[in-house]
Amino acid sequence: MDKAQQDALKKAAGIEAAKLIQNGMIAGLGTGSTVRFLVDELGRRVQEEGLQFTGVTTSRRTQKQAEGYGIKIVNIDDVDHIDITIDGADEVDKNFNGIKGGGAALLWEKIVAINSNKVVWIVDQSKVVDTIGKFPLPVEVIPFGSGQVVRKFEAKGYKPTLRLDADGNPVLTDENDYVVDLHLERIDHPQELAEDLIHTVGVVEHGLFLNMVDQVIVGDPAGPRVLTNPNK
Ligand SMILES: O=C(CO)[C@H](O)[C@H](O)COP(=O)(O)O
Repeated sequence: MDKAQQDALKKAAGIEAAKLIQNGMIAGLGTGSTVRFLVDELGRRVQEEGLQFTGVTTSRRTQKQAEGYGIKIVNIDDVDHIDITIDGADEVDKNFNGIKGGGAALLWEKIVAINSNKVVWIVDQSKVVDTIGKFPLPVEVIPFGSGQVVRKFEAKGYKPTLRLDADGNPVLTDENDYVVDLHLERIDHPQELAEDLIHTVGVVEHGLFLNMVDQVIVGDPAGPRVLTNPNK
């Protein structure tokens, strides 16, 4: 599948998911190229159909895009609930365990997700996998002592790399943290790995989102299809 085909599937999933947002809702808006299509469609509905909803964004990038369409964005601490959050993902398996953070927004994404009544992911079909881990697992770490964290990960065989931008500088999250990507190839015991990572001093959050999603809308050449998590 080339990039144009993949983008078409992402766009179809984004447009399908936009139908879930109704007048008066408080909606979490994720981050990434798939979510961009979602926000474009929501922006169109706001401008052409008069849709009115309030958004809580998972990154400054998404906030900027949404506000550009006139979508009202508020701080997460200024709402008492979030009806639904729609976000992208890097991989998801049949147990609805996923990897997120390819766009370095995993921390805010997880905070918004756990405070949402319903979580929906939008992905193209290539992201539905048997076993997660082929996609490098992002881990957000505090810059101070991050080299020591990387060494600890190396010693455990996690094959870490510090994520760098095009100029060779560390990528910074919206919280000014670093991202370390773990090149694990496959994750057979995600729960154990999650426990290990979150108990490593210096780690703020990791990109394992385990059984946190209610529905996945998969962009498929035959049309978007919905996977529903039976365990939520
Ligand atoms: O987790 C994310 C950002 O931190 C994204 O949702 C994930 O990386 C998917 O991105 P894309 O839609 O561009 O493929």
